[in-house]
Amino acid sequence: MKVGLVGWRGMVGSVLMQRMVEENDFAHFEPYYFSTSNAGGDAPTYGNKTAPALLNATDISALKQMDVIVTCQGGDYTSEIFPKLRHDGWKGYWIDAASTLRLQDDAIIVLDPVNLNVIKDGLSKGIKNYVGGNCTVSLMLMAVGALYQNNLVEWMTAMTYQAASGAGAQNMRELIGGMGYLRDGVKDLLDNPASAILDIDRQVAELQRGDAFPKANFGVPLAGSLIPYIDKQLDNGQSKEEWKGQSESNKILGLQGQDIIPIDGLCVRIGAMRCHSQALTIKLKKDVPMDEIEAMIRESNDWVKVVPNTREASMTDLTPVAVTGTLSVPVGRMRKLNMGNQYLGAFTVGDQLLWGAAEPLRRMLRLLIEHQSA
Ligand SMILES: NC(=O)C1=CN([C@@H]2O[C@H](COP(=O)(O)OP(=O)(O)OC[C@H]3O[C@@H](n4cnc5c(N)ncnc54)[C@H](OP(=O)(O)O)[C@@H]3O)[C@@H](O)[C@H]2O)C=CC1
Ligand SMILES: N[C@@H](CC(=O)OP(=O)(O)O)C(=O)O
Repeated sequence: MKVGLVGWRGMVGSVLMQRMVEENDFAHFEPYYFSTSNAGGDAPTYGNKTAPALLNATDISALKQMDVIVTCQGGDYTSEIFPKLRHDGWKGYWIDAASTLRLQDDAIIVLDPVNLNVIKDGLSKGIKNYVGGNCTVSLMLMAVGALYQNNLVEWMTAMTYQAASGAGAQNMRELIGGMGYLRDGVKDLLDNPASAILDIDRQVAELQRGDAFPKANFGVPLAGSLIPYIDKQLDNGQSKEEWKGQSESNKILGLQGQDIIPIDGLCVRIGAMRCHSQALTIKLKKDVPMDEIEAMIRESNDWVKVVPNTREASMTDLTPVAVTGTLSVPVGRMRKLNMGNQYLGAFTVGDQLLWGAAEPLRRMLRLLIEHQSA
């Protein structure tokens, strides 16, 4: 099977390559690497597999030779190339990280620990487009998807604490740059134990409000602050990130029309590196005991981890620092809320470059390879 890889050197693509090496995926297909900037250059060697020189990622005739194209190049690339390829009669499989095609009728949002049935159904019906979900949506469903699968959710709110990585590599750099800029700006006062904390605080605020603060990518300071808006503004008052919560979750779960479960909340950018966190309020359809809820979640997939609702466990196991770079999706702070026994509170954390982006694509490619060889 010829697999064309586009966007492999970007942030999401690099994480995807790393995971594919770790899982020995390259043993199962022939890789062809595409580039938008360096066609003809040397291809990388992942999984001990050599590949021909880099192909031009906008060359439709070269792309058409592929059985599968996996792209992490971004939405603009998908919008430009995908329609041309299909228009030219290409019948291969398109696996994509970008949001562009997610809600199209001929595309499936992939998150196989939650919707393997939907994916398998799509493969048997001849669906050719498979798209990774929005990171907060995928991470939320990895954590509490069991409650949806058991038809227990009447509605849910997700209040998010999203990492800089979701905005891109330059934004991660800018966050650290901002932290350093603040620290450097008050170094003398910090080094002096006798200095007044309110002097430090005033100086930090002046630095954050000053023109020299590094904010070219976020537009406003993130270090020592937060940004309560992610993605585009929609006419209904939601941000596009907030809109994805309901639309993508329901599509992943295969729910339509009357069955759609209301999901909404506020999406907020915070100064974490690559882990998104979410505080969930779930209205259950009935009063389910906590031990049953925990068991259901624990057994739902191999990566979710139920963290006891204690101060110590929450502080050590339920943070971006604990989770970053791992496939673990802890969910904790679970308890019934004051509003009543049908109201469940929970907090979950996940690496938005792994389960939030690269991992569902990697696993989709493996499912496709299995499907083709069956
Ligand atoms: N960031 C995220 O959290 C998520 C992103 N996505 C999707 O994935 C897409 C890609 O995101 P992301 O990986 O963050 O994008 P990047 O900006 O890291 O990479 C995209 C492309 O930029 C080019 N590029 C230019 N300069 C560099 C450089 N210095 N280092 C690496 N690549 C460079 C590469 O293309 P080339 O090699 O052809 O020059 C690369 O494939 C997004 O647009 C989005 O659609 C999906 C889920 C989460
Ligand atoms: N919007 C996400 C990252 C992302 O790329 O999402 P999507 O794949 O839905 O465009 C964030 O900013 O954290």
